[in-house]
Amino acid sequence: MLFEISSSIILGSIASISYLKKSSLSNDVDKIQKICQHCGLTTKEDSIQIYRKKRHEWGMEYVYRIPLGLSFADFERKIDHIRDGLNNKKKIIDISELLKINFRKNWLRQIKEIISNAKHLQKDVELEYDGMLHIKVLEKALPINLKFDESILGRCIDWEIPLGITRYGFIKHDMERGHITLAGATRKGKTVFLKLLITSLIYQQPETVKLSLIDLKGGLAFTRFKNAIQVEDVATDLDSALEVLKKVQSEMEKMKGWFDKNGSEDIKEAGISTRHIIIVDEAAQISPNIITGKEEKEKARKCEEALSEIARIGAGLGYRLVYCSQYPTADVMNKQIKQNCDTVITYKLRDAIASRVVLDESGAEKLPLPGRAIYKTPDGTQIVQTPFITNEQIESMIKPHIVFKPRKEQSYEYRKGEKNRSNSFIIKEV
Ligand SMILES: Nc1ncnc2c1ncn2[C@@H]1O[C@H](COP(=O)(O)OP(=O)(O)OP(=O)(O)O)[C@@H](O)[C@H]1O
Repeated sequence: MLFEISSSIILGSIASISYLKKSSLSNDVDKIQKICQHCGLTTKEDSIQIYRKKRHEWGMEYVYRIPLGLSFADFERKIDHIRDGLNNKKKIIDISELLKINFRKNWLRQIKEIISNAKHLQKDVELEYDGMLHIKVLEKALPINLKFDESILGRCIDWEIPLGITRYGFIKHDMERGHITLAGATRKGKTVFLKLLITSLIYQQPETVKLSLIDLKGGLAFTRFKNAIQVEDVATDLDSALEVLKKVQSEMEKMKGWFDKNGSEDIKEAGISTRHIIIVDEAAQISPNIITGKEEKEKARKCEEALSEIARIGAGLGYRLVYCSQYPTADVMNKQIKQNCDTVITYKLRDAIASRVVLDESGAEKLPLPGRAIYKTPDGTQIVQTPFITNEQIESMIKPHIVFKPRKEQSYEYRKGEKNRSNSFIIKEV
């Protein structure tokens, strides 16, 4: 009985939503026309004329003829007016989501989730020009929470890692692109993303990935990974960070010498499949502009020098830097490092100033939820909901790669006057 009532309600809702959706489609053409009239995107004699429209999986594409006398730049300047005008609307629930409801499971919770998703649905707008003005209205809602599922790794090949869902669908990032800047205010998803990145690489490239993890936020985020065979070093303070970075620097020098001798231009040409990923979480902690005290400052300066070198020449030698910051200011974000990071991933930032430091534009301060990020590469900028991976998922995926190994951090402590116990092993229950 309850099942019958609820399914009738749902089918009724689907029918009315479907009606709303249809009427909203024809409305958007009129709305765009009106918005353009009201915000000065017309000339005395002419206004934009619809040429054709096309439905895509991600939404609608409207193609317009621009009135003579106006430019594409005029429309780009008014993109906020178009976006806000189109969002001045009734809420739309994604029908395909309703059809996915599994009535054998907790259907009430599923409906609640769909309604909550609908609250966050905002149409987005993108503009393109090829002699005609293309207004792309992206209607697909971004999920407010994307649970990680091992199967999404099946959609990644070689050095790709899953990045999440955009309004266009699933996207991934190819680590072969080079270095990454990762930013985000506290509790917005940076650490979860780093754990996802490390787990994906260990799982996908167990034989060929090497990782150096520098965690200056207290040292707990990477604990799970420190006994993975792929993890070369874990550093948790300025001294150990410097040690690790010097080691990478000297390996890089050797590699460079080998390339010169063998006439190879880069790692691909040399036919070497290993990639070394260096992750620095909370770069501010080793920034010479932030650190005080003469001696510490000097160590920080050396760290920065090593990081700049990795950023400058490392990519061709197979080194990939992931440079993270919670409070990106011009002081922390060393220019050379920033310039050499082609990819920026940022979660919500404190304000527009921080956004401009990281992205060269504002926007990251407006990201609404944990896990929602801006992904910027030379190919463009996208908003993405990144997957949430749990510690249990991480543990089960990296378990086959956990080994008993000498604790490397021990060696950093000898300099503090302790006895050298370099052959001792730490045996841990796994
Ligand atoms: N991709 C995600 N999807 C949904 N929720 C997320 C996601 N990532 C993080 N969160 C939520 O935000 C919380 C904080 O995330 P995380 O530990 O990654 O923060 P952080 O940005 O690294 O913060 P801090 O720099 O202070 O450590 C998580 O415990 C989780 O509840």
